This record gives sequence, C-alpha cells and structure tokens, in this order.
Amino acid sequence: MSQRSTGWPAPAKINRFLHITGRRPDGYHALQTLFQFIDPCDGLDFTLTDGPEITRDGGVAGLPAADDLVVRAARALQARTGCRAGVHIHVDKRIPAGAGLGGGSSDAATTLVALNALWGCGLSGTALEAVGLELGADVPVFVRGRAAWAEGVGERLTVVEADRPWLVVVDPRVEVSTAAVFGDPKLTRHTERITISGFKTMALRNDCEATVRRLYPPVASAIDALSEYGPSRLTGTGGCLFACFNDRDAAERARTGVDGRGTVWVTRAASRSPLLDRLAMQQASSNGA
Ligand SMILES: C[C@](O)(CO)[C@H](O)COP(=O)(O)OP(=O)(O)OC[C@H]1O[C@@H](n2ccc(N)nc2=O)[C@H](O)[C@@H]1O
Ligand SMILES: Nc1ncnc2c1ncn2[C@@H]1O[C@H](COP(=O)(O)OP(=O)(O)OP(=O)(O)O)[C@@H](O)[C@H]1O
Repeated sequence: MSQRSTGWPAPAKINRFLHITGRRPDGYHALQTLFQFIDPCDGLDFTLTDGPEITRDGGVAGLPAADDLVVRAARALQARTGCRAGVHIHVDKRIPAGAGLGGGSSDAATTLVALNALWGCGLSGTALEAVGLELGADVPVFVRGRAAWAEGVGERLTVVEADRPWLVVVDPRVEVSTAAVFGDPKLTRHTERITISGFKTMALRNDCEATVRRLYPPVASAIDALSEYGPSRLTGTGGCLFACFNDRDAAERARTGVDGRGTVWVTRAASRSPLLDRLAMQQASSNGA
C-alpha cells in the first residue's frame, strides 16, 4: 500500500483575549479564552504505508522526528485504536514555531483528523479531541475546527459566533518560553471568571502581557508600536501580537506603520478551520470511490 493524500491544512490560531482564572493542583493554569483561526497554514501530506512505522520529513528545522507533534499524534492514534497501518508525513512549515500561534498543536490536530479518515479508524470528533488533549491543551480546538470559547486549560469548548475583524499580526521573532511566563511569580492568576455574554461588552486583554513585557522588552516595544493604530494584544504567551480593524484598508495602513518590527502580515480572523473543508473533500471522495 502506498496511497498519497496531500494538501491537509493546519491553520494558526489567535487568542482574542486570555484570562488566567486560577491554578490547578498539577501546576497548570485555568484559562478563559476565545480561539479563532488565521493564516498562515502549515501544509501536511500523508503517504500511507503497510506500517506500523511513522516517519516524517520537513517541519521545524532541527526538531527530531520523534519529538514532532505530527509523529506523536500518529502514534497516539495507533495506540488508541490498535491500528497497525503506518504513514510518512511531510510537513510544509509556515507557522512560526513557539510564537503563540499554536502551530505544533494545529499540526497534531490535522494529523489526527486526516489519519482517522485515511486509516479508517472511525473515532468520533469527541474521541479525537480527547486523544488530542493528551498531546497539548490547544489541540482539541483545532480538531473541532470552529471558533470557540474555551475554559479549563483550553479543553472545555463552546462553539461561538464571533466577529471576524481584519488583523495586523506582528511576529517580533522573539522566542518566548510559555513555561517561563506561567512560572512568573508576578503573573496575574486570579482574574474573575466571566460569562460568554460578558465577552461581548468587556475590554479585551491578555493576562500574560505584563509578564511578557517585563521579560521580553522587544515584545513590549512591538506592542507599543502597533498600539499607535489600535488596541494590541498578545496571542497565547506571545511573542506574536495582533490588532483588530473593521476593514482591510485600515489594517493595511497599520501594517505600513509597523513595517520593520519583525514579520508583519494582514489577515482576517476565521471562525471555521480550512481543515473541515479538506475533511469533507476526503469523505466525498471516499464515498464516491
Ligand atoms: C497559553 C496558550 O497559548 C493558550 O492558547 C496555550 O494554553 C499554551 O499551550 P502550549 O504552548 O501547548 O503549552 P504547553 O507546552 O502545554 O505548556 C508549557 C508550560 O506552560 C505551563 N502552562 C501551560 C498551559 C497552561 N494552561 N498552564 C500552564 O501553567 C506549564 O508549566 C507547561 O509545562
Ligand atoms: N509540528 C510542530 N510544529 C511546531 N512546533 C512543534 C512541532 N512539534 C513539536 N513542536 C515543539 O512544540 C513547541 C511549541 O510549538 P508551537 O508552535 O505549537 O508553540 P506556540 O505557537 O507557542 O503554541 P501556543 O500558542 O500553544 O503556546 C516548539 O518549541 C517545538 O519544539
């Protein structure tokens, strides 16, 4: 067997806001956040083999295959289902790694969704999300593929209709350690919990910002520069940040203003992941076969 299936997208995410509402006994922090999807997308191709080996090429430079979340996701699916098929995964990496855009988690989710279909495992969406959660707190929302309000460490999801602003996204190309941010003694950890309807009326913020500003001054200066054009926030624990605009022209003007602050792009927040369309295409072709 050597069937090839190409063009599986793994989008980036933003956290429109991020509140830290407590700390769990295991040290992880309880969050409230709103996830949406943005470009860029990584691109994944799968070549099915008789197995059971899982191999990959491409991906994050210097990251050993065994540590890549695509390989770990494929192994987790084998372990969960007893599937003995194998796969070679090609990763076309476009999402900056460790930037708060969730690229690793998205690659893992796309691998789970694609292989569940290609290997014919037959797991439900809910079961796939549970496998994803073992790999990372952001994986379930990418499996779900819908903009969602999230609680817990990010796994308790409620799909929501959110507005879809144009965004200027700045990657100041500063590697921010998620563990260092969550480990900061001065981190805001006790924001009062809000309700979904509260989200529509409140001033949005990211509770990691003060810590990230102090630990990573170049990120602080990028936030200040983008703030000249509109309220600017980190996504995740950064280093990427974004500002929202009502139309593309306003976003393009702001982009020009922050040129040179790192990698800067204009895109629109999406409430539906392109992964869902690719899966539907796969299902249609399997049904027609
Ligand atoms: C902050 C977010 O970007 C929101 O989308 C994500 O929850 C971060 O998820 P992630 O990058 O997958 O983070 P992980 O690699 O799981 O966590 C790195 C480290 O950050 C801390 N961590 C992470 C998430 C969380 N809710 N509480 C934590 O305290 C833990 O010390 C953990 O060891
Ligand atoms: N396929 C992958 N793509 C990116 N990173 C990966 C991948 N597999 C494993 N990793 C590891 O995961 C780490 C975090 O990567 P990722 O890009 O998901 O972080 P992030 O964007 O900061 O995520 P978050 O927003 O969830 O904090 C990287 O440092 C990298 O070593």
